[in-house]
Amino acid sequence: MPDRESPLGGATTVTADSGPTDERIHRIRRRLERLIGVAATEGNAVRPLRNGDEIFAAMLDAVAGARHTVDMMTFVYWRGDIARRFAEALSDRARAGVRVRLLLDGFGSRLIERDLLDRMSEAGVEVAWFRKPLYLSPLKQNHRCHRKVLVVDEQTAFTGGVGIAEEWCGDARNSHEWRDTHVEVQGPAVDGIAAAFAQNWAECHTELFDERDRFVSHRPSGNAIVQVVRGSASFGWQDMQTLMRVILESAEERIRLATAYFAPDDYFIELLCATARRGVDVEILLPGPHTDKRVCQLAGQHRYEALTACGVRIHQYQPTMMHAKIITMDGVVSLIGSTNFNRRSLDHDEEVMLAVMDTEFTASLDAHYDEDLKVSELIRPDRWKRRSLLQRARETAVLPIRRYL
Ligand SMILES: O=P(O)(O)OC[C@H](O)CO
Repeated sequence: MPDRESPLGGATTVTADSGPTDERIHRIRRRLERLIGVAATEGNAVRPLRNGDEIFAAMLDAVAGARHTVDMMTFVYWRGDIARRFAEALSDRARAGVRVRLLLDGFGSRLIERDLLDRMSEAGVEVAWFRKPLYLSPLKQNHRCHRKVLVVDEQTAFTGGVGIAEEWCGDARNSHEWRDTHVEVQGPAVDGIAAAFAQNWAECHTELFDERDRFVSHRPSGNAIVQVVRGSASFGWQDMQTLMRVILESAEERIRLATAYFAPDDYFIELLCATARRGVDVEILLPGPHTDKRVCQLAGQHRYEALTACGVRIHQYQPTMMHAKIITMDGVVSLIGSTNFNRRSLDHDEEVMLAVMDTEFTASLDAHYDEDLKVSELIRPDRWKRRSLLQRARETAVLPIRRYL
């Protein structure tokens, strides 16, 4: 069988020896490429990182090893020892002559300590703010930069769910250590993640690139096929919605979704229901007793009855805040990045999500999901129907603002 042509991304290697999984991956890849118009790339190494202990160690290690450039973008930059450690690591590299750029969302990072900003600027870190609310029209204020990106020397990139704050430290051992997942990427997909940074940086800073950008070519680093999908702060249908739709509509056996904030619109509720009704095993993992945004949780809980009636299983994570943003499909494709399953991520904000078409990576995320389920509680439809009037009233009370959640 000859290689198949991928007009956007070169040839996909589907050979006579390729099995049904490769065929499947090829079909999904081509759907995503033609419907989103962004090439997937081959030859990527992808490493899942679970919880702050792994995530922050890998990110700080990469920063410490930077020789040319560091680009970092985050929605949340709050407080705590980890906030200081990142500021010190970035400052250290800037003092060593590395070009260090830090892009902070004007709303999400408003709690950053002033002296950290001063120290970073003095060291030569270029700090820019994405849409500081005070200076904006209300319409623009609603569209935030929710992407979490770190790119080091144009060759190693990170994205996923974490913000820079003490809440994310540790290993989800108790309610002070949030559960989250990030991914480290090497290979050609780094370009897409770097472009997500560049797009937002261009809005906030006069210089987009300079002589320190080497525009390196990527060598194959692993076996994963990765498409990088950017969601834009805009109005109307977005690529991020197409990505979710393609994955849900392509599922044949199983969808596993984990998200910090679950408050999608009617369209995506119906799509989840339709997916379950056609026999796909659909599981959703959400925060339980520990959530930092109860309004969001209530908006999601308002949908539990409809979803469970279609056969969707909903689990609430017990030990701490569940903050990961992950979907796995049929053991072959994973989505990982900054996108929550809510209107804010799907309709309003700048997001970045990787579609990782790789069985090994997906198996790792599924194994993490299995472990998470062990410490989660399944919502029992009959019991949920008997929830209190107060709970029902609270769910109804948040409905008027659900489009902003
Ligand atoms: O928006 P996320 O998913 O990055 O989570 C950060 C929260 O907004 C913190 O309250």
